[in-house]
Amino acid sequence: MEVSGPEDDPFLSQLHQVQCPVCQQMMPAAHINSHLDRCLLLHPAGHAEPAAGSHRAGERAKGPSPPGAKRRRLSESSALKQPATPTAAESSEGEGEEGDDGGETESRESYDAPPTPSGARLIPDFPVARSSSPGRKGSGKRPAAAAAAGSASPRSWDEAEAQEEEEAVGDGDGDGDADADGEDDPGHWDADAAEAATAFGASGGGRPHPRALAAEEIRQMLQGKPLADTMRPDTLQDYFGQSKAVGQDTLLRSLLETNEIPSLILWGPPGCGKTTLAHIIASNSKKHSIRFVTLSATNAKTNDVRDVIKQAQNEKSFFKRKTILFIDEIHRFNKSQQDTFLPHVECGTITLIGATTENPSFQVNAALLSRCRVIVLEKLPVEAMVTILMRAINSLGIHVLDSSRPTDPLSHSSNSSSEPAMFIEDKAVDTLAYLSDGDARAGLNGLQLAVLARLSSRKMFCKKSGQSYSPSRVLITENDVKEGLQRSHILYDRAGEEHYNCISALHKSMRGSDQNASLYWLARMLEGGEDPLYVARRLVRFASEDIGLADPSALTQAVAAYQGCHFIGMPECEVLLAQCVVYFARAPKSIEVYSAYNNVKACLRNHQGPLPPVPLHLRNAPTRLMKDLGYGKGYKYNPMYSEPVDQEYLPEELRGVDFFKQRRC
Ligand SMILES: Nc1ncnc2c1ncn2[C@@H]1O[C@H](COP(=O)(O)OP(=O)(O)OP(=O)(O)O)[C@@H](O)[C@H]1O
Repeated sequence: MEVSGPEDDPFLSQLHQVQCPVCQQMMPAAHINSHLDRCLLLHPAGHAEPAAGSHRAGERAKGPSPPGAKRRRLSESSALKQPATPTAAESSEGEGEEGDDGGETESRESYDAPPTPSGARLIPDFPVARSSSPGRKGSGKRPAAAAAAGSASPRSWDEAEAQEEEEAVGDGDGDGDADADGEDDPGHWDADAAEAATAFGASGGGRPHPRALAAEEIRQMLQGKPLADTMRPDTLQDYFGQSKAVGQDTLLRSLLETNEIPSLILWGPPGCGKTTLAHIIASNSKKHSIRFVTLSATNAKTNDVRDVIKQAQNEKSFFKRKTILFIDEIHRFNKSQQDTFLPHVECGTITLIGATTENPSFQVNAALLSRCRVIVLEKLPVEAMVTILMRAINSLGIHVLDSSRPTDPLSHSSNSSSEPAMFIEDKAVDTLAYLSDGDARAGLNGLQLAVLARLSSRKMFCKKSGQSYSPSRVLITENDVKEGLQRSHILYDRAGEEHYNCISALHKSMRGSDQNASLYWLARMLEGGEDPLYVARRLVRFASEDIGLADPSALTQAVAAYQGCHFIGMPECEVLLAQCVVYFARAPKSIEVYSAYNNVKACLRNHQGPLPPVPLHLRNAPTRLMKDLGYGKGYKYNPMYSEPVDQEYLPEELRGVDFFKQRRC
């Protein structure tokens, strides 16, 4: 069976929903990252809602609920509530719901905390890593938002309210007391953070130290723009982890360095750097007076493309200027829209750079594809993710705490105003890098959310406990970053490719009778938020295609599993699927029927000329005329014979063909 075709079930496509951790809005999992980019712009830090995750943290003995612990239950109402999603690849998840099964939680926990290999720290010797100079990037360049924050900009809501609180409470308790009361904190002020704050020398009842401003500064930097955008590199020097595509000795790199840009299709999973590479090409081409025009296939119309082409023609003929046209998500253009570029790419009016998360062999016109070089970008490796995160952490002036040196925090207990106000555990950086699953945008968004949520929860705690608001010496722990990530849409590709890869791996593992691998691929899909009914439908197919008559009850099992999933939904139905998958992996296999049927189909498709008529004796003869024409004549009614009947059932010209013996006609 081929499992690479799109899964198009509009009903199910409405179910694959996740919740935005900032605005709490439900949406298709595929949209969460782009939504977060917008949402972070719209919602100031004080409005982020870390409490949702934190509440769960309080309710569950095992600590904060990992994002991936979101459970789904299929229900009609959930389906009705959700808007339809545009593509099937983005479909198929139900409403998030907390699972309460202990065993299940345990397995998720182990997923959430991937071990660092042999306990080694991954944080590299980044040029500016662990420096304590707030607000500066590795390059020494300060992000615009930081610069603005440093100036006499209007004060934010949080800042003003914090000041008010301070005035109301007076010169009250400091952070030291906060530690003691940590258990009352509805937010994130958990034991480890309190401990660390004490270790930093944050105890004592003094007023907030001027260092608090640095935390404010960080918050303002993050409020203005998604961190992923702020950190988007302009040069290949800051572009990490894609050495196969643009490493030192690659053809593409030399072409970029000599500014000979061919038409390109950049293919890779979300957040791996497709747009960023185009951005780097753009920065480079501007230096060489090449026009760089960007369109997104999600909203551009064919006319927009025509306009760009027309202008490119003018620029070429009047000013001898080249135009590079970057089309994000090019797979969203249909075939005829893609045809619009074809002659213009061919004659060099435009250099096309398309970015796609989908396999271009299926999604991009063959003719267009043959005129472009396909660059395959991969999920960013963990080391590259750490480097990217460290670049951001340094630009925010956040200090990384070395967990192998427990005295480290103490060394920051002086009152120097140049000290960093915010700290992050090194293992938190590692965890973020792991859980981001090669998606730099997800990692940077996760970092941004963790920082904002930490600042915001600290503020909430101060408000509740009547203490003065002092965002100085805030510690970001591993748990904070886990909450900053929505694991369900990170471990499992929301754009489609991984969806088909995983179901294909499951199918092949069952076919190969590998029950371990079968269970692994099943869990990987379900834990990633796959729709259980999608998996169940595939099992129904497998039952006939691969097991067939070797064990006809497999089909009954699969249909029962499908119905069971339909009745009880996730998380309860996962064990039904697991049982079925293991049954199938262990079952004897037979493709006899499947291949014989394929032989019949091939026979029909390859037939030249009109198909042979149905033999007269096999035809029904409900009227006299038909009887007169010979319909049904000579037909031997089998029940009337005690012996096997010698009778031909195939058309005359197929006599002797045996589809079960691989004979094709
Ligand atoms: N290789 C990389 N090196 C450094 N930073 C990166 C890299 N890849 C991505 N990033 C960071 O992640 C952010 C998102 O990356 P980008 O927009 O390029 O992803 P994409 O592959 O185009 O994703 P999508 O398919 O979802 O549009 C960038 O703004 C940048 O900050």
